[in-house]
Amino acid sequence: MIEIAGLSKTYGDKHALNDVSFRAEPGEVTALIGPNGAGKSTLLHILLGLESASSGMAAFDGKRYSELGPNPLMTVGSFIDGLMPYPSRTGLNHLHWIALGDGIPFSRCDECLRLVGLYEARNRTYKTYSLGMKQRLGIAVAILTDAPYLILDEPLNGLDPEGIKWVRDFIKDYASGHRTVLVSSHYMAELELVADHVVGLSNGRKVLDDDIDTLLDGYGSLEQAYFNVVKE
Ligand SMILES: Nc1ncnc2c1ncn2[C@@H]1O[C@H](COP(=O)(O)OP(=O)(O)OP(=O)(O)O)[C@@H](O)[C@H]1O
Repeated sequence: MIEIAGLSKTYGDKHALNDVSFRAEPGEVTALIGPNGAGKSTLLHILLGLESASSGMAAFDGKRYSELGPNPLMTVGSFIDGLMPYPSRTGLNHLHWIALGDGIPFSRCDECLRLVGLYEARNRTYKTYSLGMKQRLGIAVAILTDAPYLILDEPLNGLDPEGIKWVRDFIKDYASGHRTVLVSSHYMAELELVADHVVGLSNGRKVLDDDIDTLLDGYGSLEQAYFNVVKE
């Protein structure tokens, strides 16, 4: 289980996160929604140890990312915008480089590239990839260790309809193996099809924390819930 407890983050006098608490359970896809600047990326960065919290805790089964041991990739796979490979590295080389550092067999790199539909393009350099191909490579990295936790920050950006459907089906399948998936996105219609639980942030505060079925009963669609509750 991912537990976010009383999490706050300030930048100067700006409250990026203000006393946010929720849980993401195993076997479920938890969607994190909110307008631009709501605090979603800040929360995911703190969870992944990329930024420190001002107060509160973000943990995986009670352990902060920094407490996950020498090989946190075995516990948490992540897709975070901005963590880019070297432009002149091929997709396959990029995965090999990560695999080498973490004792993952190279055969798993081929497997993941096949899974994300990038195997044919594995020997092309990153700089020649389309936006969607770059997203797919990022997802290949995230699933390399088949970790029990998967954190995805805006994984649908830049994907074509076939890619979006693939990510959707993949996420659902991933969680069905008793793994915990936490995904942020602005694509409400897509999240509605994949999320079990939805947490909404607005101005750094939690304003929504419900099962998708409850939201659909109450608002008819996730988009409507977003406009009624999340968007100020
Ligand atoms: N390093 C930083 N320094 C100062 N302010 C920051 C920093 N990082 C984020 N913020 C601010 O914190 C707030 C939350 O930003 P964050 O990127 O977490 O939002 P978000 O919900 O991910 O937005 P988006 O949907 O646009 O990605 C914003 O007001 C942002 O300007």
